[in-house]
Amino acid sequence: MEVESLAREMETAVRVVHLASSLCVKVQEKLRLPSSINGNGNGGHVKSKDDDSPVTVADWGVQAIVSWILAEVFGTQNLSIVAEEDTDSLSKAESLALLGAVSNVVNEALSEATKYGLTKPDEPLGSDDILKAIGRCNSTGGPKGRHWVLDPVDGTLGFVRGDQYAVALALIEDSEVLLGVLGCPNYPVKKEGLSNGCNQSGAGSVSKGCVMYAKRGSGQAWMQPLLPNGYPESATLLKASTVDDPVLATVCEPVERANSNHLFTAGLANSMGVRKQPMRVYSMVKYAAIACGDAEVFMKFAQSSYKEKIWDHAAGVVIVEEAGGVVTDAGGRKLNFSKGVYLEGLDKGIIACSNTVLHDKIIGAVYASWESSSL
Ligand SMILES: Nc1ncnc2c1ncn2[C@@H]1O[C@H](COP(=O)(O)OS(=O)(=O)O)[C@@H](OP(=O)(O)O)[C@H]1O
Ligand SMILES: [Mg+2]
Ligand SMILES: [Mg+2]
Ligand SMILES: [Mg+2]
Repeated sequence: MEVESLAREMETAVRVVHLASSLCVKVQEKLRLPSSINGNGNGGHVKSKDDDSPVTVADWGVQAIVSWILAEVFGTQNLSIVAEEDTDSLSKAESLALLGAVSNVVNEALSEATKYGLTKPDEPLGSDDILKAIGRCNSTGGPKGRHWVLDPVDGTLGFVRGDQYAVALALIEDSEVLLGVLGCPNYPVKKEGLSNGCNQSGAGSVSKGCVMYAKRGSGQAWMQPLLPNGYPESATLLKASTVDDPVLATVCEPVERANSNHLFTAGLANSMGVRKQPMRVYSMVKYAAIACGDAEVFMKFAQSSYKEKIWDHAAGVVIVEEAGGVVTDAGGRKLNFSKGVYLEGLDKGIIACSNTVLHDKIIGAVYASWESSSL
């Protein structure tokens, strides 16, 4: 499928994800300071949402800057942003300190916007501007038109624990994910990968942090290094692994048992002869690992009562597919991004593979394993 240029959209999305990733790096450093244990020292601020999942200053901060930049570049008329966070707890009277902390990180990040080729505000944003920017991302998407989809911090648990997380931004048009950008600030990238493609093996040194991106139909997915202070000059092409023998495959899955059925995936892997231990890693970094050839399979089987959200998958799906991989549900069907906030009609779980041969083998094995695991 050929997609219209979308050059401005892609450039804006990649640049704002770099900027957002730099915000996250700073907040995560603060969170790791000893005075931040319990989450409230040094502006780290970790809160619990109604479902007990964590949300931090970085989640709100990233949502605010992405929303503000998209509105600056594309205007607010017809701007639809579907994103994870809302302003409910931030706008409460008792949340003044929290809102102040969000405001600080947002304005600190936006003051650096020109280093990323983005416009910065004439004056620091006030609390109302920030609440407005976060609150604007309340679209529920749908089958028609253009929708930006944002997970400001995916894998917030990993983020809080000083581990892997991702900033994920995608553009959906008429139900199709056209662009995907993933900021992975803690992802280890082989140095030789930065000049020759990150799926090359060898004993080279490792640097930390990258931004990956892809445009639907281009047949290309790209990676840039995350620099501490600005936008990089170069990008390298990503290629998913060609390994199609499960015996040699690396399988990734969520860290938390509550988020995916580890017992089921272990049984499935065993039945297929997978030998390596599963790579358990937080966030959409699992899609990133497949896109750059560090892993071959990502499987997630959430509880049947859980409904997957589009912002947890959109960016990762297009990047994996353009790098040569395949992403479907367990029935082999494409994920459906047309039904609003949720991936409706998902059969059992999500299976992302680095190539079609391996994908076919896994899909073939899922049903047999599912039947026997339910006996
Ligand atoms: N019960 C349940 N089942 C399945 N999935 C859930 C569940 N609850 C939350 N979530 C979503 O999982 C997102 C984190 O996924 P991960 O793959 O990073 O999971 S894990 O933390 O490694 O276990 C996480 O994304 P973030 O909230 O952006 O971190 C959630 O959207
Ligand atoms: Mg998420
Ligand atoms: Mg999130
Ligand atoms: Mg969350």
